[in-house]
This record gives sequence, C-alpha cells and structure tokens, in this order.
Amino acid sequence: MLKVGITGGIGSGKSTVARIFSHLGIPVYDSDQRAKDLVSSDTQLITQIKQLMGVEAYLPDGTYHRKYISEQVFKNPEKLKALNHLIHPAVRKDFEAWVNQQVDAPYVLKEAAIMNRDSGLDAIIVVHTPVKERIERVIKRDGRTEDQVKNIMENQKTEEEFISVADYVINNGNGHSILRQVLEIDKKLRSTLDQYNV
Ligand SMILES: CC(C)(COP(=O)(O)OP(=O)(O)OC[C@H]1O[C@@H](n2cnc3c(N)ncnc32)[C@H](O)[C@@H]1O)[C@@H](O)C(=O)NCCC(=O)NCCS
Ligand SMILES: Nc1ncnc2c1ncn2[C@@H]1O[C@H](COP(=O)(O)OP(=O)(O)OP(=O)(O)O)[C@@H](O)[C@H]1O
Repeated sequence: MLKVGITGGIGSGKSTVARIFSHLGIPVYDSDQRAKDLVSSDTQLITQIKQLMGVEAYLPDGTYHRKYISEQVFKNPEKLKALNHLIHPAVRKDFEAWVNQQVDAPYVLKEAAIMNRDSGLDAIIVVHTPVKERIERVIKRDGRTEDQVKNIMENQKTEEEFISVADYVINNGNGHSILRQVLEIDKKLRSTLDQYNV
C-alpha cells in the first residue's frame, strides 16, 4: 500500500485538496483530527499532557482545552516541541493501524501540518498558497486575528521549506484550478502503483 502525505501551512488548503482525493475514492487520514480524538480518549496521553501543560489543559468536563493550549504552545516553541513529542508517537501508531484497515485502496493519504522526508511516506504532496492569501482565508474561516495566524505560521515551515520536501506541489493560490492538478497527481500515483505490481 502506497502511503502518500499531504502537507502545507495553516490555511494552505490541505483539507480542501484532500477532500477531492477522497471523492476519487482515496482514504484520507486527518492527523489534526485524529490527534484531537487521541488527546480526548487516550488516558496515558491525557495524564502526560496535564503534567506538561497543567490541569488547565482540560476543562472540568474533561474536554481538551484547545484555546488554552493553542495560546500556550504557539508562543512557546519549547512547549510546542514537548507537546509534539507526546502526541506524535501516538498519532504515528494510530496511522499505521488505520493503514492496515485500508485494504482495497490504491493508495492512502495522510494529511498533516508537520511532515519530513523521514516520515515513512512514499511520496509527499505540498499544497502551496501565498502567505497573504493563507492569512486572509484563515481569518475568514476561523475568526482568528492576523497576529494569531502569523504566530502559528512562525511555528511551521516556511513555504520554501515545505516545497523542499515535496514530490508534488499543488498550487492553490487564487486563480489556480486544483481539480486538474489533483487528477494529474492521482494518475501518476496510480501508474507508480501499476509499476510496483508488475
Ligand atoms: C495546538 C492545538 C491545541 C491548536 O488547536 P486549535 O483548534 O486552536 O487549532 P488547529 O488544531 O486548527 O490548528 C491550527 C493550525 O496549526 C496547525 N498545527 C496543529 N498542531 C501543530 C503543531 N504541533 N505544529 C505546527 N502546526 C500545528 C494545524 O495544522 C493548523 O494549521 C492543536 O492543534 C493541537 O493539540 N496540536 C497538537 C497535535 C498536533 O501536533 N497536530 C498536528 C499533526 S499531528
Ligand atoms: N482555492 C481557494 N480559494 C479560496 N478559498 C479557498 C481555496 N482553497 C481553500 N480555501 C478556503 O481556505 C480555508 C483554508 O483551507 P483548508 O481548511 O483546506 O486549509 P488547511 O491547510 O487544511 O488548513 P489548516 O492547516 O488550518 O487545517 C478554508 O476556509 C477553505 O474553504
């Protein structure tokens, strides 16, 4: 089973592009969403996160306090690194278990904001959108302030760094057609798979 990553900075359009692959029948693993499920259900992880971030990391009803954690980690790279260190091994394990269930798919897609050449993926797609457009789209989508978006961006790869890990780049800037680009990549990935099967 080919494992393909899809990455890009906040608001680049990863989820939008992943949705198109999903319509083509490709199973998509949403790391952000799965991470949020795991921090709400994995008791060992919950204990470790409270130790790292304080009891305020969870609301009295047990909900993961995203707003509080977001404010803490995106202004403190060391805290973010420590949180990643707790959550990412759990996500990696969960992803491998999920992949094993996707028996009939030609390939699977892992969507994540953090991805490197050594992430254990066979190919990486980077969704590229100019920073200015990403900021405008996230303000519109989330109601975050420009400073909040820039704060998150400072803790992510730059556009150049994202592109440096890419096997395929999808340009999602204003005026570009993502459907055509997705169809081309899907065709190439399926033909790679055919070569493996020969
Ligand atoms: C930091 C948290 C609380 C922020 O939650 P919030 O709902 O405010 O924002 P959201 O999840 O939509 O993330 C905002 C943007 O930051 C990106 N992001 C999330 N976590 C990280 C991270 N560890 N490093 C860099 N970018 C990140 C997201 O992809 C998105 O682009 C939450 O994202 C979290 O718990 N992250 C840790 C889990 C993680 O690393 N997820 C990323 C893939 S495994
Ligand atoms: N080509 C486009 N033109 C205009 N708006 C777009 C385009 N692509 C995506 N958007 C919008 O921009 C916002 C960000 O897109 P999306 O949520 O797919 O990004 P993302 O990379 O998954 O973000 P995050 O990392 O925050 O999860 C969404 O509101 C989406 O509807």
